[in-house]
Amino acid sequence: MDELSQLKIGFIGAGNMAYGIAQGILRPGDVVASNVIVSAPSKNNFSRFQAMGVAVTHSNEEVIHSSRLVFLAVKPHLVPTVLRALSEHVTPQHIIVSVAAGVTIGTLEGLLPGGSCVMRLMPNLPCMLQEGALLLACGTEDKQEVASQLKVLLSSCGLVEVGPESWIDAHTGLSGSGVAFVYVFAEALAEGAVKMGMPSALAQRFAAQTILGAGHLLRDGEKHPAQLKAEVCTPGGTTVYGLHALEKGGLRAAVMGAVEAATERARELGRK
Ligand SMILES: NC(=O)C1=CN([C@@H]2O[C@H](COP(=O)(O)OP(=O)(O)OC[C@H]3O[C@@H](n4cnc5c(N)ncnc54)[C@H](OP(=O)(O)O)[C@@H]3O)[C@@H](O)[C@H]2O)C=CC1
Ligand SMILES: O=C(O)[C@@H]1CCC=N1
Repeated sequence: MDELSQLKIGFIGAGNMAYGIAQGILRPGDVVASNVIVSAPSKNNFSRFQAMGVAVTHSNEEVIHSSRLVFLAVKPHLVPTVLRALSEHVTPQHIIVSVAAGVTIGTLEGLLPGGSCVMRLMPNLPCMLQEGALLLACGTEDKQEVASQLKVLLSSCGLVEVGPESWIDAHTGLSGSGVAFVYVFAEALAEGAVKMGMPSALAQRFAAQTILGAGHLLRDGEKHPAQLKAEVCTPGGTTVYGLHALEKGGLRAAVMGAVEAATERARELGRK
């Protein structure tokens, strides 16, 4: 892959995930915004890319012709139509990275010329703040070196790991969709405090800070969540009473079920 300052990067699709990755990649300043181009059928999402200095176009073909590294960031059901239309313009020099949930490397390869370099990335929205959780799968051994280079580029989006494609759907449930599960928890945490008399706006700020602080302690320390939880619990104190209520409400089973359901849905999308 080229030096980051020379690397031409394209996004097909200008939605939330393309924007998140573009923000993450551009933030450190190594990638040059004028080397980045994004395409979408409407202008609806262009202004936030233009504000970063990224070029915009309605032509997916132009993105392919202008870029070495191309992120495919359209909804999964659009992937076959979009790739079939672009196939004749894709060369072995391109690196095509799809973020579409469920769509397998095999399916992507089947839509592109033989010898195309295709990978899958499952990112999540906090990429835009360099706090994403990203899993990259390259499918075959011969793409490992490119995957390592991509890992360096994407590290500005957050924690990046390279792993087998068989983990991607679970990571979609855990981290791609997991962001939304955490927001539900945040909302419920704040509403609990509102029920007990705290103003809503303040409760939301404290809920966000509580999740952020707990997340930092968990990520940056060496401790298992069960150990951290034990450190918050005073025998006969408030926390253990709250935890008992969570257990009665089936929180753990509900969260495990949510990750499982999202993973299964990703698998189902891949079979379509
Ligand atoms: N959102 C998330 O948190 C995550 C999403 N993903 C994956 O990312 C992908 C994109 O999702 P997301 O960004 O949320 O979706 P959005 O709906 O926000 O964006 C989709 C984009 O695709 C564009 N588009 C539609 N048709 C075409 C086409 N024919 N050619 C080029 N662009 C087209 C849309 O254009 P227009 O701007 O004109 O509407 C829009 O810009 C999905 O496959 C999803 O599975 C993965 C991980 C997390
Ligand atoms: O809901 C979805 O299908 C996408 C994939 C992961 C997050 N959003």
